[in-house]
Amino acid sequence: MNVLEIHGLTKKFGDFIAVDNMSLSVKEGEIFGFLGSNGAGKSTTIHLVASLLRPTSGEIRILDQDILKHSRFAKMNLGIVPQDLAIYQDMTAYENVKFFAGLYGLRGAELKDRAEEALRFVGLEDKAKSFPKNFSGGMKRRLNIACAIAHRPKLIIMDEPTVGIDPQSRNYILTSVRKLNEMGCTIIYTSHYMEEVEEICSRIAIIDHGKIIADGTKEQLIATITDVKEVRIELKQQGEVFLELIRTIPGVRSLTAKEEEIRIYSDLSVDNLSGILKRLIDGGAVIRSVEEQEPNLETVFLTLTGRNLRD
Ligand SMILES: Nc1ncnc2c1ncn2[C@@H]1O[C@H](COP(=O)(O)OP(=O)(O)OP(=O)(O)O)[C@@H](O)[C@H]1O
Repeated sequence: MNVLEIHGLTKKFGDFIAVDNMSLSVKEGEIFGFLGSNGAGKSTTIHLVASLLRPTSGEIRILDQDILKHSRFAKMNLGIVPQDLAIYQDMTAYENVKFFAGLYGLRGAELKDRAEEALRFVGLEDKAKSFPKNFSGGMKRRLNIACAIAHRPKLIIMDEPTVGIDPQSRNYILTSVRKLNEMGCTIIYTSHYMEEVEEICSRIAIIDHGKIIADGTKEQLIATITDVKEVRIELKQQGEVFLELIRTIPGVRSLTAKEEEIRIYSDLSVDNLSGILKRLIDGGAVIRSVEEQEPNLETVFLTLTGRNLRD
């Protein structure tokens, strides 16, 4: 069964098309990754599914019900973890969860039990009586998740839940996503971190300029890459200053530098490695290592868009 179906969805802001005739379906039990660079249209799509924005055109169905015609049904079955934290600083963690669960109609003992359950789930039961203003970024994110899941929705959408948090909280959140999924929730997980999406998602859609440009398992997406290779060169110096030297070498499609590493994406059919290395050495670079990489989702993104995911 499809938990979410989107048909021909378009959202315009004035003349600007943020979501462009998008269609997609998410099946029950999936952890569905929504991968795209900043501004690709991920948050706008989520806001449309959450009925926080009205589509310019198109249809969205949750568990086969049109969300505009059956808004209460849609709300009860959907949990949204927004990118911007939606928690009240002047209410305790427990009061926050109770407040949001109350919005979905939970009352009395059920409301208390579910709020406690949600706090336990994100590991904040000891902090139930504390105020979020004293929480770390990661704890605030976990509270945000508790607020979204207490009403036990069938579909949970998480909008970049790991941005700007420490690695420990990040791992905690990724583990929670898996646990929620094992408990029967379907998850849509948006991110511009390729590694996270690769790690947890059973199916991935790549979104660019408001359109889905590829959709499949990680293996299916990578199998579409037949014409690009990636080489990583580690230098003794910062890589950035050497990029211009090699940008015009035949076959080079794209380059990035991070600290002392340069990543080069080239046409598979062009043998240009010796030329690249010579140009770098002549330019004063001291090379520590050269390594050819297996294709990954980043290579898929680059091949489809001509850009890097993090540009
Ligand atoms: N209310 C708005 N009015 C005008 N333009 C908007 C509005 N909301 C979003 N946009 C534009 O729509 C595009 C898509 O934005 P969106 O936030 O959906 O991207 P995103 O993929 O979620 O990126 P990010 O990871 O940065 O949140 C951007 O170019 C953004 O500037």
